[in-house]
Amino acid sequence: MVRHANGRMVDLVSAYARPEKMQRGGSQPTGLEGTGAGWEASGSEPHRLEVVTCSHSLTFIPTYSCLFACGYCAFARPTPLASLEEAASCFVRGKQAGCHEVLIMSGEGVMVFPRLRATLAAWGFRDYHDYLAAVCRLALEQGLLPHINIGNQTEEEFRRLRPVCVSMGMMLETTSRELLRQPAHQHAPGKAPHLRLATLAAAGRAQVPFTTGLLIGIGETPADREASLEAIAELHHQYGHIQEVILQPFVPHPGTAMADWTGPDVPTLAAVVRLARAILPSDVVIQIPPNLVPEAADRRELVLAGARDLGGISPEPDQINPDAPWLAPARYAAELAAWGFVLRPRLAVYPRFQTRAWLDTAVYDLVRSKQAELDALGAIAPVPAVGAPGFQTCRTHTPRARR
Ligand SMILES: O=c1nc2n(C[C@H](O)[C@H](O)[C@H](O)CO)c3cc(O)ccc3cc-2c(=O)[nH]1
Ligand SMILES: C[C@H]1O[C@@H](n2cnc3c(N)ncnc32)[C@H](O)[C@@H]1O
Ligand code: MET
Ligand code: SF4
Repeated sequence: MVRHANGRMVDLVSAYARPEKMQRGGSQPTGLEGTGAGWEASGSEPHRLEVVTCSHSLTFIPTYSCLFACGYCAFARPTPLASLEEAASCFVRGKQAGCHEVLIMSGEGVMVFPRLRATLAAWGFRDYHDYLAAVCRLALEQGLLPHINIGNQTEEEFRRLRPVCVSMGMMLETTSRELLRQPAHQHAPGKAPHLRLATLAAAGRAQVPFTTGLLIGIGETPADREASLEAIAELHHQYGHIQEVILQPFVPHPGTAMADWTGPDVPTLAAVVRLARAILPSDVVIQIPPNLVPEAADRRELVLAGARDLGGISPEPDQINPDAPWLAPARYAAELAAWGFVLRPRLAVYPRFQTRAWLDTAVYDLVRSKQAELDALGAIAPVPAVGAPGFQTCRTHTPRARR
């Protein structure tokens, strides 16, 4: 918890704008609670299998243009706005491939680019959010649930998109102000911790089921990681909106300012997972993107440390780390089975947020019917061998002796 000496909550946003006001208190160990349960017959006594989840997802990029230049980012480049026709064909592809989610992700500051503003006007949109709402409606028409990550947003912007998506996200990255003077964020003022924290709070006020996380290995210290996790825990205590926290290992990319840095090692990542599990409330799930951890033995260590979600798994390349392919979900299911876990598909909005309080009426029914479909399918059938069915044909099954 982040508290003043007098016990009152610190205003996190201003604390990070004026760090001398910041004071940290103790953390909250919570153990390794899972997100749900699978059941398997073992003799006469069924025992609980821990559940790991993933989302069958496809990514749509409105534009790669970005006002900022994070030292690690190979995504940002000046591109025009994708048309609604391109969006529609992406969503048809996603539906055919069996996706449930579309991740809509772009650079920041879209309205600052004159060319993009002119395009929006020519297409009859008032602004970028007007366009995004139209894109989301096309996704919903195909039965895909939008998850939006376009960086910083205001409460009003969150409220505008809330009726047409099921969740949104934005990585906190880190609460380190020091990194604003280092390669990671020296040309990315949008990554100032007080702005990121203000966005997380705005999402909370707008009651948006939210995904955030830390980027690991960009120059932050162990103390920075602890402070970042405590800030997320504090925001969740206030608003209850954090569904998951991504612990994303930095991957160096040629042509970026941090090209000659190395990514974090596995013991470091495992330590961060354990730290996150100790600091975050037990209802916040820890996500590790498995394509950024290429060795199965390393993935095992992270799951045993407390990671319980694999994030979006896509039939198409990862837009942030295109050289890091995913395995078929059936193969992750097989390795997890060997470690005593079942892999279940999930939606972009976690079950406990599938209520009328957290979801707009316009998306509530679709979410509930898709969740019922997933529940009926059960877990993802493990297929161990190379040559496991690809994403498109991956089957699901119901584990033995389920309730
Ligand atoms: O494929 C990716 N998905 C990313 N996702 C998507 C994520 O795996 C899923 O969309 C969410 O778990 C919702 O299901 C993000 C979502 C956020 O809200 C914030 C950051 C990310 C980052 C990535 C990413 O780098 N690559
Ligand atoms: C969408 C999210 O992707 C992450 N991101 C951006 N570049 C990289 C990289 N080189 N390695 C790992 N993660 C990255 C950031 O955390 C951003 O918020
Ligand atoms: N530009 C946004 C951010 O850094 C969205 C994801 S990065 C491509 O948060
Ligand atoms: S990580 Fe996001 S904010 Fe940073 S340069 Fe890339 S697109 Fe822009």
